[in-house]
Amino acid sequence: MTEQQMNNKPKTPGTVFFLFGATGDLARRKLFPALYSLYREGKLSEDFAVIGVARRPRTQDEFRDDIYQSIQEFCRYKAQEGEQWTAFADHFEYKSLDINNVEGYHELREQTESLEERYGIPGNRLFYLALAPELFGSVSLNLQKGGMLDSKGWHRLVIEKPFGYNLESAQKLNEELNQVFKEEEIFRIDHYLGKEMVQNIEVLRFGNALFEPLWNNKHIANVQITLSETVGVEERGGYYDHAGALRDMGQNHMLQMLTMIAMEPPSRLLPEDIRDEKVKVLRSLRPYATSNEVKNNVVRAQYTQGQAGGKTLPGYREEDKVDPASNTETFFSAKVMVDNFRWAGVPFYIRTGKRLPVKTTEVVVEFQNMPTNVYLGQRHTLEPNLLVIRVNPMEGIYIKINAKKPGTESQIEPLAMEFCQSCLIGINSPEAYERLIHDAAEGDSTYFTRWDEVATAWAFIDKIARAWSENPGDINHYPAGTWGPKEASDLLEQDGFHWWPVNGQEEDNVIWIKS
Ligand SMILES: NC(=O)C1=CN([C@@H]2O[C@H](COP(=O)(O)OP(=O)(O)OC[C@H]3O[C@@H](n4cnc5c(N)ncnc54)[C@H](OP(=O)(O)O)[C@@H]3O)[C@@H](O)[C@H]2O)C=CC1
Ligand SMILES: O=C1O[C@H](COP(=O)(O)O)[C@@H](O)[C@H](O)[C@H]1O
Repeated sequence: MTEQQMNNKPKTPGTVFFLFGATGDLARRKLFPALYSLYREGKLSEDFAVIGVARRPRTQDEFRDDIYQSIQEFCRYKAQEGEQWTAFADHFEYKSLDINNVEGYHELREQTESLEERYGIPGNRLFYLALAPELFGSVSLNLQKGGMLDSKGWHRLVIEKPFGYNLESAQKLNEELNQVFKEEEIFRIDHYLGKEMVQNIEVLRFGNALFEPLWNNKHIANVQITLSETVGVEERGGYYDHAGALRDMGQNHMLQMLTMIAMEPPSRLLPEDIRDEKVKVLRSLRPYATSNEVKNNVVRAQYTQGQAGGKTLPGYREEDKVDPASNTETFFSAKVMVDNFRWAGVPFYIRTGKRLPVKTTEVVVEFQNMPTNVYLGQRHTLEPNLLVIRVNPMEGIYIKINAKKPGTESQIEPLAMEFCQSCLIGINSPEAYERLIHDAAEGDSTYFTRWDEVATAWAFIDKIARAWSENPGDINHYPAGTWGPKEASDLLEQDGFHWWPVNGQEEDNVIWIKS
């Protein structure tokens, strides 16, 4: 969905949104701001209500104050005190409830019905679980037992990641959810699918005769996907130390981005057609058959103390709530092969890590060299053409080509033509969570992961995790503030490639033509 499509989107139907985990980090940083932006842009119908659920006590005023603070700090619109704010905040109520207490759901039901009556909401209920994953199954069962699914309208469950810890636990969770909700009522969040430029991959590919004919192993040499973060584990050490980069980013965001790059054009732009094509890519991933194959194709590493911006950054083992002897990876990089007709022989290199030099998400598509270099006699090497899709924090694309240096006889130089969408005045791209909450309320599951995608992704990831668990101490290290271990570069160098510089580290031998 492009920004224009998002702007053209209708208002959501009358809905009660339940935010389970309303006092948590995700609600504060992402969910309240997303609801406010939707409201400010007129994309929420007037007949909406939000009930925040968590255990700790909060008066309605305290809860609304929390929301106000969250919006001031994290939203792309600032809350304006006065009538407009009061009109928005009035839609929010809080319910203190331990999700394991079934009795409490009967009270929640009464509160809900009274809000539905007040706003004329026809019984549509959207349950957003911003909770620790081990609570997902109980909430869904208790919603049923507590009569929360007896209303006349639709009922949808929006589930945060991680969806399971491995294939087995994901299957168990899915079975629990399926006792209550049908697959079409379950919206599994992968917030990368809500990002403007991830959704734009589809348009770039299927809307441009310039790219799609070249989008295959005859013309593309390799694809590089980088999701780098400068932050460490922050307050999430307890969760992260159990998950690691492979499960936290690999199983979901990285593989989902890979599917968007590699999928076949769907016959129609309908959710099931798109998701059918994505799952075919996941099924085509070449599994690593042995631990040795994992070792040769996947690199894991953990950050140690390092320097960035004149500051000393702690090593991972010194972080809060992290085991001081932890071998959890904070970085991984892999060479992934997609064994189908389109991609046979084209390596997809993926890497992600915390405490890397820049925050960026970028896809680099490196095209093959020209069949012969007619300029070789004049001692010119030709750089490969690149298409670079910048997902965040900058949004846009650039294309790197070779061109004649003006005014010279035959000198050739690389030229990058850049379209920086996020630099354009007036563009204030919606946050991923805005699109996803809006889509879920509309029942559009295109950018949510279907069960077979989740299961197939876990089957691929489990092989890596299992091989690693055989030798937990066999992990590389990198100083915080660097690009990970040398082994991550070796992965490409052994194939004759290298990581292209990403956002913020533009090549200086290239002439940049910027939008
Ligand atoms: N934070 C982030 O950036 C991201 C988070 N996620 C996912 O979102 C989910 C939530 O994460 P996050 O917000 O960081 O977690 P937090 O630990 O910050 O928040 C957890 C929330 O759950 C509530 N809670 C815990 N136990 C119960 C219970 N028994 N009954 C009712 N409420 C309960 C807590 O409130 P109280 O203590 O008051 O009960 C709190 O509101 C997780 O699945 C996480 O993996 C995904 C991507 C990014
Ligand atoms: O899902 C997650 O994503 C964030 C990174 O998201 P971004 O939108 O800021 O790129 C990551 O920090 C976190 O560990 C992970 O759980």
